[in-house]
Amino acid sequence: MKRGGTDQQKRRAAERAVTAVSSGMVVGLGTGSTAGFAIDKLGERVDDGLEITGIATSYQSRQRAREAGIPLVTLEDATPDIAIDGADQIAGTTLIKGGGAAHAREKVVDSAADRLLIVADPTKETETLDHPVPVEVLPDARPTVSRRLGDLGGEPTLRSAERKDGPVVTDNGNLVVDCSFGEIEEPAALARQLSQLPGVVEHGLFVGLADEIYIGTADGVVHRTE
Ligand SMILES: O=C[C@H](O)[C@H](O)[C@H](O)COP(=O)(O)O
Repeated sequence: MKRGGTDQQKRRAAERAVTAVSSGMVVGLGTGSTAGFAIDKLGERVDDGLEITGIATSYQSRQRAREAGIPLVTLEDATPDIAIDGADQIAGTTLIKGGGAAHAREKVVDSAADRLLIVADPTKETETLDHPVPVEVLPDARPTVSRRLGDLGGEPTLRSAERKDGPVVTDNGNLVVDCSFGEIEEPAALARQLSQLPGVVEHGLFVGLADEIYIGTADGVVHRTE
């Protein structure tokens, strides 16, 4: 998966964020191309003696962590001290996530972590959020949720798979509706409304969760705290 900025920008952000990880930590491992670079770097540090365990947020991050040699546990075993994850759009510290349909498990792991570090390239930062919000829905609830999203002023589109006919199915066996709301003026209020819809498993608005933002640029990293 590769979108927006360059791999160099993404890698810079990811590798800087990884410096916040120390031995003994349980680390939430985000999903996507930028978080993937963080997993790779953590793997290198594990090879050099860093003692950590990871908690994956998706099939993709679990596979990448295995390849990188990071020992994995689940939320049944441990609570993350820190999580490193990507984002599709960032305004301040409010995020839209779920471009890879992983936002439900990401939100569970990211919100359980003491610190959430977001890594991204500069194309992700905007003044206000206007990216379509990914909404994971129970398959049977897709028609009713889509109608309710329309009632809230959204324009819902069922996400289609790229390399097969039919919809994207998440790691949890659900569907994803991408819902455009234009410019989102009150993300916290919209997040509450989306969470209340029966059949919605999770949505991609992350409000009040990110503690630090790392943006990789052509010549360095911009680091912001909330
Ligand atoms: O579902 C996917 C995740 O929320 C990703 O963290 C997000 O889509 C950003 O991915 P990338 O770093 O590939 O742009």
